Amino acid sequence: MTRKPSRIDSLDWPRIEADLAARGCAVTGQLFTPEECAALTAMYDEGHRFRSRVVMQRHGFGQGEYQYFANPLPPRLAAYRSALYERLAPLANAWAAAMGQPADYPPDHAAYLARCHAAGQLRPTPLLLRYDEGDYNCLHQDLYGDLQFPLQLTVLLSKPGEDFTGGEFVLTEQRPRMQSRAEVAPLAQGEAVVFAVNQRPVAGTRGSYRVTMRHGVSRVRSGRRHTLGIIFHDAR
Ligand SMILES: O=C(O)CCC(=O)C(=O)O
Ligand SMILES: [Fe+2]
Repeated sequence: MTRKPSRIDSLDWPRIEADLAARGCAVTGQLFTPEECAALTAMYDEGHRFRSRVVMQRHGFGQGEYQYFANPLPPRLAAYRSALYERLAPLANAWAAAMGQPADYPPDHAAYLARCHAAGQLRPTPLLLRYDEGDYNCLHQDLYGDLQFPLQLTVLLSKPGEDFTGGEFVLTEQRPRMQSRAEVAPLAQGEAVVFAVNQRPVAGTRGSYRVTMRHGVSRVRSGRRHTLGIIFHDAR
């Protein structure tokens, strides 16, 4: 058993939850040390760790590439994924209830993964992404099957301003009968953004309504940018 990463408990969760309620996204403060970021970045070139590699340009997803980790996940990453799930599951249930969906995300990540596997979503989804100068990631959603945990994280592994410039994490929010809104999440190295995978509830004057979110990355203007994506549902 890998120990629960204690850094997760020291994050300012009341502020993170308030930001998520207000905007559907929140920056976390430092989650990974520069050493952990370097170790994860170095894994990108260790092909045996991954189940597949995607060249974004070939699919019209943007420009740049990413790789999905194979099982078993690196132990620290698996520990972070499960501990973050446990922290976010109550919030996921509150969102589901507000959107009139079954609020039955189990408290334990292993139980949720078992549900994904029973539904044929068997492949692990944590991924490393690599962007060089000129690369970008089109606005998208990481759905991967019928079962979706409603929140995910992206961790910035590189040092902005030093390793790369540009390459900002962008979110859009599509509101019913209104124009879409954009938000940029400025991240420091080792910091993550937590955000809505698909829909989230917004409190309105007559009950809550749903907005649809998409995320992407603006063009990297110079250097190389690496990120780690942590998605809690597995993929079909
Ligand atoms: O590189 C980024 O900042 C975004 C990565 C992404 O799309 C994800 O983590 O799902
Ligand atoms: Fe994504």
